[in-house]
Amino acid sequence: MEPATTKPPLLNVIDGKPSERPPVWLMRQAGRYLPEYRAVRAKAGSFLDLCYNPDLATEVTLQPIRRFGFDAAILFSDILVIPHALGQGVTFAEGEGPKLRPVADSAALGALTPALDLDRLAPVLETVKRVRSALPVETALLGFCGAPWTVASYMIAGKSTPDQAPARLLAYRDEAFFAALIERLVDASVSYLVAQLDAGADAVQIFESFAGALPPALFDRWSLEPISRIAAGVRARRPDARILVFPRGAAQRLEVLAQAGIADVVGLDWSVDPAWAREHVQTHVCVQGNLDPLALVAGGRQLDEAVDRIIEAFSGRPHIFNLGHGILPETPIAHVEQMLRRLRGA
Ligand SMILES: Cc1c2[nH]c(c1CCC(=O)O)Cc1[nH]c(c(CCC(=O)O)c1C)Cc1[nH]c(c(CCC(=O)O)c1C)Cc1[nH]c(c(C)c1CCC(=O)O)C2
Repeated sequence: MEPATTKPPLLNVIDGKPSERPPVWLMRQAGRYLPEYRAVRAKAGSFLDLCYNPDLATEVTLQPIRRFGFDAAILFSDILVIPHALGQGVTFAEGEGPKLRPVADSAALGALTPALDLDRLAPVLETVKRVRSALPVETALLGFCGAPWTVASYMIAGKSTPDQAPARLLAYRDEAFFAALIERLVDASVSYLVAQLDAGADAVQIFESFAGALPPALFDRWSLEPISRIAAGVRARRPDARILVFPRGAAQRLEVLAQAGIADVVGLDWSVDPAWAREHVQTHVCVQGNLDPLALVAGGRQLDEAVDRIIEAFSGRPHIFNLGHGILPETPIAHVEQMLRRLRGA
């Protein structure tokens, strides 16, 4: 058995061990709020070039760890590398977000590769390997993918859309196509997550950023069920895999997810009441979250109070401190430092 001191505290908490202070990391912690990220980004070419450059992607993954000493690093990549690796055209236009060549019918789906070719993601897996060997032993490395519904919503519309209306409409109108697309993404996600674990990721997070757009029945069918198949597929091949699931906007369905034994950690967005989550989610599973990213932008007494409320609500049971969604580019670095002092009692 490895000595307790070399196991990252974040993994101990996932495994249910009590901890005096919650481990902490932030979603989107490598990003535009950091001047050192902007400097690398400026010399990388396109955003996807950065994702596929192991030297630069390793560097930006490590930047927030060096600066803040977070308890986890998250691989620098994007959820849209899966559609890209399946053969769909993907670009990131400056200031406009992702643009994809829409895949909205069986013919377009048929033109994609039938199974994920991991060779196309070799640079990302190389980054995982390099980051793990560069990280301090006490820092966990998280891999990730997008959940099928969230990724499908981009594949179908070709861009970010309000309430994911084009994808949601298609889920009603053309179930056969929609099921086939989700199936393709489940299989691709299993092999991608297993490859990340094999390359050195200590745990993997599944981002369901658009859970909140789905009515409960559709959530169960197109979010919960595919995520549960991914988790089962990963565990069939790597039984000790640790899996975090972040279903933003899932509201009361969080309880169903927590009870289902799919996730080792359930992520809570900022709209979730910590007192409710303590009773309905944290009784079943480790929770992660749920500071409002705008409280971190605001800083001051409001930030301290927001941090305290979360700590108080979740203390004594497994909890990973995080935001309720990604950190915003306008976040002052001084406020991240303030948050960490509050958490660490310094
Ligand atoms: C929906 C989604 C995407 N990507 C991701 C999600 C799920 C999480 C969420 O809901 O935020 C996940 C993601 N994207 C990125 C990471 C890296 C790891 C991390 O630091 O968390 C992760 C985990 C880097 C990124 N992914 C992107 C950036 C900004 C691009 C840049 O630096 O120019 C970063 C740092 C681009 C991206 N990628 C995506 C969008 C909509 C955009 C454009 C929005 C924007 O410009 O902020 C798709």
